[in-house]
Amino acid sequence: MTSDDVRLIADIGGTNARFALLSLEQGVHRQIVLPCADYDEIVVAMKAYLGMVGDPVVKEAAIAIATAVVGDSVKMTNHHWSFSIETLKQQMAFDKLIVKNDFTALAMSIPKLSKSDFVQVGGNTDSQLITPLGIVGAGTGLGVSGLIPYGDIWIPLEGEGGHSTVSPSNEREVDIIKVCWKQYPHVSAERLVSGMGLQNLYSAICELENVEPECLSPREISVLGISNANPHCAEALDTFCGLLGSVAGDLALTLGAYRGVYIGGGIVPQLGSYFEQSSFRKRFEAKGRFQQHLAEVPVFVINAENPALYGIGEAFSLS
Ligand SMILES: Nc1ncnc2c1ncn2[C@@H]1O[C@H](COP(=O)(O)OP(=O)(O)OP(=O)(O)O)[C@@H](O)[C@H]1O
Repeated sequence: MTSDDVRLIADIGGTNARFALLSLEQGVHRQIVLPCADYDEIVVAMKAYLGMVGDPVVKEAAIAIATAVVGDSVKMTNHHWSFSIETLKQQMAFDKLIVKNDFTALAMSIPKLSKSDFVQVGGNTDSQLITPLGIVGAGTGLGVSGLIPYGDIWIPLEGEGGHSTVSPSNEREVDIIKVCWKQYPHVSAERLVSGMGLQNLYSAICELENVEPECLSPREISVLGISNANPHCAEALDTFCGLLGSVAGDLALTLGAYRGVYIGGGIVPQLGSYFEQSSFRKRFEAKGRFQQHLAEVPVFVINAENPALYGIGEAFSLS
């Protein structure tokens, strides 16, 4: 790459397609977020973005996308876009096109961010342990990844942990999951810990309370929950935070991520101090004989804007 070269980078979620340019001189710049729903195909959104930033000559690109990337064919989990990597590369006349899972990219961003990009929620940071880091985040879906230390570098994991089976921690959650089973034979963590998850939780709670649910967006549920203006939204939001705590604690135990678990995605950073006071931390630690152990593990909410763009840029040096 020379100082004049410009690369295209993107973080494509089920709702938002975030684009930017990457160059040696300017780093990540010209960030624009486009609604996926406004474009029929990813190639149209990519061309629209490049048009918005003056159609620079771009020969290399790296895309982080919310799905499993296995082979040439990519199909998003929570949006209708699908494409062949090779065909997209030809359509865009790129010499190189890298495609990675979006939470792998988010994981790669962690070492590039600064302290001020994180808000700590419990645990302590005195530990000198060298352990993996966990990364989990709720947005349109639920993404999960990890960073494994290997000498001086970090190796990011590429998995689909959001689709692991959700586990209830109390009788109310058992009742909620029983309601969800009527709709989904497999209730994954993503079905309850995501934007759609807030809606599923709210509907299930209304059904259990014999109340007709209103048609509310995830944002409306969280706003009504935080202000306590609607008790069913308040319960849905607190259950969401508790279940996210369970998932994050499971991730810490599974990876041995004792140096920290990082929380990304579009929802939690918008909950502010509510999240710190929610059931999240209690449930993160509620792991029976490992409770004391988890009490030490710090959790960090990632507050940086579009952090996965900084991570996907790293893919050029790894490929
Ligand atoms: N304040 C909020 N409270 C609750 N949900 C919200 C809030 N703001 C946005 N959301 C929900 O978050 C989701 C979008 O999150 P995000 O920006 O992480 O999307 P994305 O990157 O497109 O998703 P993903 O990567 O998970 O596919 C939508 O479901 C939206 O309704």
